[in-house]
Amino acid sequence: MINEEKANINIDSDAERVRILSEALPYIQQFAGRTVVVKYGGAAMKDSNLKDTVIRDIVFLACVGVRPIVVHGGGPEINSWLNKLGIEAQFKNGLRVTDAATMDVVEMVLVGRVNKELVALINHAGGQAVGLCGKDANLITARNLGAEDIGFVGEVATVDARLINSLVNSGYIPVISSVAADETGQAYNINADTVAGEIAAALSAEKLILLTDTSGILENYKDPSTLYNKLDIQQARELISRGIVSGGMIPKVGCCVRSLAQGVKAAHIIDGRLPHSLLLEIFTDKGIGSMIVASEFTRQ
Ligand SMILES: Nc1ncnc2c1ncn2[C@@H]1O[C@H](COP(=O)(O)OP(=O)(O)O)[C@@H](O)[C@H]1O
Ligand SMILES: CC(=O)N[C@@H](CCC(=O)OP(=O)(O)O)C(=O)O
Repeated sequence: MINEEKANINIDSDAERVRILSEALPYIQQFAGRTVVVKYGGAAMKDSNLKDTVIRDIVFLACVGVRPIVVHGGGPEINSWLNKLGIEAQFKNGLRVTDAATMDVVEMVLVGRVNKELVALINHAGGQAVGLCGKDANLITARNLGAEDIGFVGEVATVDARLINSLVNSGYIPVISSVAADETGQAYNINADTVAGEIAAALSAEKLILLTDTSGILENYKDPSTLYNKLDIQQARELISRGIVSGGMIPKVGCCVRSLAQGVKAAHIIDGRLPHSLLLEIFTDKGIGSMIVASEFTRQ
């Protein structure tokens, strides 16, 4: 389907190269000055060559006047550090059971290692990234999710977009990790998709783009030919209630739906394993992956 076609783009002539560059112009014009929140994490973050293409795409976006904001996870890297430290990783309904020792590791890995690595890579590629977590200027405050026996897992209580806006207005690329504190200063571990959705909503972003390890939302998630290219909130909710969307895809679709209900124009779930998937989504006619919009009438 679409992804295979895209993966097989055949740039065998100058005319084709010019066509591809020229196709980008209306999208560059449409999205210049607009906010795009990109969630990067999970499996899509494991491969270092792929990481470089994601980083280059983010710098590309900033260079053509789009306002990219990166929210990152790093679940696999947390698992690997927990393993080195002899702490067992446990999940309930896709969320990490986070006791005090695990919370320390989550914070060290996400806010320290993963965040600073992404910042350094963006800056090496010619961007100007600034690394943050929810604690910086109280950009995000957390509250306990309240799920039983899951520890310091939080949800987003408030987002204060002022710091993000002032950084973006000065040409910086904010890179935000999904750790935040409550009003007592207690740190919480928040699912990174959830944080990306809430930040996109607070900024009234043009797009929320979640990079993951499937080609999008699939009717049968083992069969890439069953991709949903476009759906609206109602259809997305139905896919959750029918059990078509399951596991780690539930929080992704859920946060897309919530962000759209709060004014984000379009939410996309795209394949982070595909090189330059961000450019393909934003700057080509066909786009890639699954696009969710508020209602049929606002489909682009
Ligand atoms: N309908 C669906 N379409 C695509 N993937 C699905 C679907 N339902 C469940 N999934 C699962 O959701 C996974 C993505 O969620 P997750 O592993 O949490 O991603 P990430 O690590 O990128 O945050 C896919 O790899 C797939 O196994
Ligand atoms: C509560 C919870 O589960 N938090 C996640 C935060 C990181 C994350 O979301 O990372 P990915 O996007 O790479 O999965 C965790 O501890 O793994």
